[in-house]
Amino acid sequence: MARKIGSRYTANQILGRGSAGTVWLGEGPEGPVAIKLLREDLASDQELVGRFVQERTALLGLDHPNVVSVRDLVVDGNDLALVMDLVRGTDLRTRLDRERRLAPEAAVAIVADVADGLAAAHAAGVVHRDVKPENVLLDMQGPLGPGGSHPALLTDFGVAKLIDSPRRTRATKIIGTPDYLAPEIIEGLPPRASVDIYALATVLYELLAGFTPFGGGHPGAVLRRHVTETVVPLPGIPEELWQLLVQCLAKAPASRLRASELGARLREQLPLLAGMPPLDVDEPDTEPEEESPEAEDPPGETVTGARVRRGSVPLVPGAKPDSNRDTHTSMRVPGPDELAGGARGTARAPRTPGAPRPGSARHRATARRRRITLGVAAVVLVVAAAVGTWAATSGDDAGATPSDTRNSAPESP
Ligand SMILES: Nc1ncnc2c1ncn2[C@@H]1O[C@H](COP(=O)(O)OP(=O)(O)OP(=O)(O)O)[C@@H](O)[C@H]1O
Repeated sequence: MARKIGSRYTANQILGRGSAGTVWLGEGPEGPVAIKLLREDLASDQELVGRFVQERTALLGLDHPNVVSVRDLVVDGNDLALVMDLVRGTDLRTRLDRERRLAPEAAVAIVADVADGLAAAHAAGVVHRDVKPENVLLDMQGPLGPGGSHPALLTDFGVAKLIDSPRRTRATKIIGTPDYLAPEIIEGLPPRASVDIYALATVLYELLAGFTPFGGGHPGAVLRRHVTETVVPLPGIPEELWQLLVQCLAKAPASRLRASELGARLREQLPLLAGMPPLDVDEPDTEPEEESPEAEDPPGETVTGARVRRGSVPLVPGAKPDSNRDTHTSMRVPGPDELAGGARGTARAPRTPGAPRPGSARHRATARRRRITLGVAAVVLVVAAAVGTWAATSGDDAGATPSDTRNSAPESP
C-alpha cells in the first residue's frame, strides 16, 4: 500500500497514528524517513496550509541531537506532510506502559535530554506546546547513557501550533493534552517557553511516580487541579530532585527554570541517583473511570476527545497501527469562578499525601465504604430504636435481647 507523497517521497508503511495524522515509514532521496501525513480535514484547511508554509523556516531550522529534525514540508494536492528523521526505537509512552515507573537515574537522563532539545528550540524562538511521553522518541540505535537509557528526542515540534489556528480553536478554546497543560494556558495566556518546562516536569513526575501529578478523571477536573492544587510529594525522592520538580511545576511561569538550566541541573544529579531503584509509590488507578459527580462539565462546556486514550506504537516493521488515539483535548476555557471552585467550580482543597485522588478507584472505594458504614449505622439505630420501643411496651414477652435483634438485622449491601 505504498503511496507517493509529493514528487520526492514514498510512504510505505504505517508506523503509528496520532490525533493530527498518520506517521509512515517512508523513503526519500537520501534514504529512509518518517512522514507525518496530516489528517484530511486539516490538510484541506486553507488557513492551516498557509501557517504550514509560514512555519516552514522555523521547523526546518531546528537541528539538535535531541530534536527529531523536520527535513521537508510537502504540500501536494490534498496531502500535507512533514518529512522527519526516522527514529528507530520506541516512544517513551510505550516504555512507561511497559515498566510503569522508571528508576530515577533513567528518568532524569531522559528528561535531561529532552530539556537540552527544548533549550535549542526555545533559543530559536520555537515553543513546543505538547511535551508528553508520546512525543519523546527513544533512539534504540543510539549509545546507552546513564541508567541504561537510549538517547531521547523530542518530536512533533510545531504541530500543536499549526492545529491551534484562531479559526479552528476560537479565542475561547484551548488545545493540548490535559495532564500536561500549564496553568497559564488554562487561564487563557499565550503559551511561552515556560509551558514546555511545566509539561516536561509533569513528564518527569510521571516517569518517577507512574502517574501525572494532576491527572485522573474528567479533563475539566484535570484543568482545575493544574490551577488550584499543589503537587503531592513522592515518597523516597531525593530532596534536590524534588525541589527541581516543585520549581518547574510552579504555577507562576516566571518561577520555573529555563530549559538549559533544567538540563544542566538534572545532569548534576545523575551520579547521586545511580543504582537507585524505582520509587515505591502507591499504584495509580486501574479501574475504568466513571464520571464522578464532582467532575461533571459545567453547563456549556464543549469537550472533544474527553477521555485521554493512551497507547503507543512500537517502531518495528509490521506493527499494528493504534488507530483510536486522541490525546489532544479542545475545550472551553473555564471561567475564573470555575477554576477557583466557586458556584459551579469543582476545585478542591489540596490533597494530603497518601489521600486518594478524587475520581480515582481508591477515592470511589473510600466513598463506597463511607456510604456502607453510614447505611449500617442507620439500620442499627433504627433497629435499636424499634427494639427499645418494643421492649418498653411488651414487658416479659420480650424473647430476644436487643443484641440478638441487632444480629439479625439485614446485611448492608
Ligand atoms: N520521526 C519518527 N520516527 C519514527 N517513528 C515516529 C516518528 N514520529 C512519530 N513516530 C511514531 O508514530 C506514532 C504516532 O506519532 P504522532 O506524532 O502522530 O502521534 P502522537 O504524538 O503519539 O499523538 P498525538 O499526535 O495525538 O499527540 C508515534 O507514537 C511514534 O511511534
